[in-house]
Amino acid sequence: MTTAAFDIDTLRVTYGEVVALDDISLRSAPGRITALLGPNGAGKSSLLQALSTALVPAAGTIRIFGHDTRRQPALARRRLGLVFQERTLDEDLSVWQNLWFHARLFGLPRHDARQAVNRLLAQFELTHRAGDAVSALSGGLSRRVEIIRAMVHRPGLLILDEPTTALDPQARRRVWDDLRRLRTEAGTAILYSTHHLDEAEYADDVVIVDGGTVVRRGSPDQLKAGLASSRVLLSTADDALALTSLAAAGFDAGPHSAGIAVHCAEPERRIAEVIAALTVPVRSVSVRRPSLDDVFLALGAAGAEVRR
Ligand SMILES: Nc1ncnc2c1ncn2[C@@H]1O[C@H](COP(=O)(O)OP(=O)(O)OP(=O)(O)O)[C@@H](O)[C@H]1O
Repeated sequence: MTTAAFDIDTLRVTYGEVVALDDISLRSAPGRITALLGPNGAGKSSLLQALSTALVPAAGTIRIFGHDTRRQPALARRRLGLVFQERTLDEDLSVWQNLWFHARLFGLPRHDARQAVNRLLAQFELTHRAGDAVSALSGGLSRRVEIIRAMVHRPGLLILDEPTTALDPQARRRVWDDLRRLRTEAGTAILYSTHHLDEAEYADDVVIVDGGTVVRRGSPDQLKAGLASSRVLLSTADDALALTSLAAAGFDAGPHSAGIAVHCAEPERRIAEVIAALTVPVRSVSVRRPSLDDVFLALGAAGAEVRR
């Protein structure tokens, strides 16, 4: 069996009397992308901090590529790349110097450090910014440099706490292009927390935490498939009459802000049948598939506080 990129077993994290995480068990294979979702205070940062070895768990174990974070923290850290919420680049240094010092800190010999930095800058198309002072970089660019810095020592697992918070949509897209490229080209496993539901769609596995426990997990499709919210939306010349015809034909139909919603598992395949059941002209037809927003709404409290 492949060694898991991370393997968390019955983790409990406390701050004095406050229980931030309780009985969390999660694992992920190398190369997989995992999104951690949940409202403020759910425990996302605590989980990432414990994985990073910055927090010592009250109970349970964490293994990073087989290395126990409590007993072998240095070995675990070597396999980790970390990008936390606050900006942590040295503002007085250039992009290249920031990357170089990080590589040296991780023990790369000078020649290897230079090669690693140059290779990553080229891979992420930032060679032309190598000499720029970090203080002059935009928020989006400094976040990208932080991601590159986290990758200089070639970790197998990259952990990011809300990597795109405060970035504009274009910068967010660049960061996601980088992250997906890392998975494809370097096979890096990625674990990130986010408040942006659309960003959870990039993940292979989505883990929803609330109140310090895992409340749902699965692929984005699995989470959405658990909801009965796929539907055909219709607008007709006479919606009241159309509803009567649909009910008579056995459809689960009801009024909707768009006109009529017909609930069914595979809406694309049922459109022809839905229209055939009608005796009034149809003005518009569309299909509504559930989104991760719907998953959050279905979860109630956990969903309500997540920003769109
Ligand atoms: N240093 C601390 N001391 C005491 N309690 C803390 C500390 N850090 C976090 N907590 C508590 O632990 C719980 C989990 O917090 P955590 O920051 O991990 O949540 P989060 O999901 O990352 O929230 P956010 O989305 O706001 O960053 C919360 O109840 C929080 O108040």
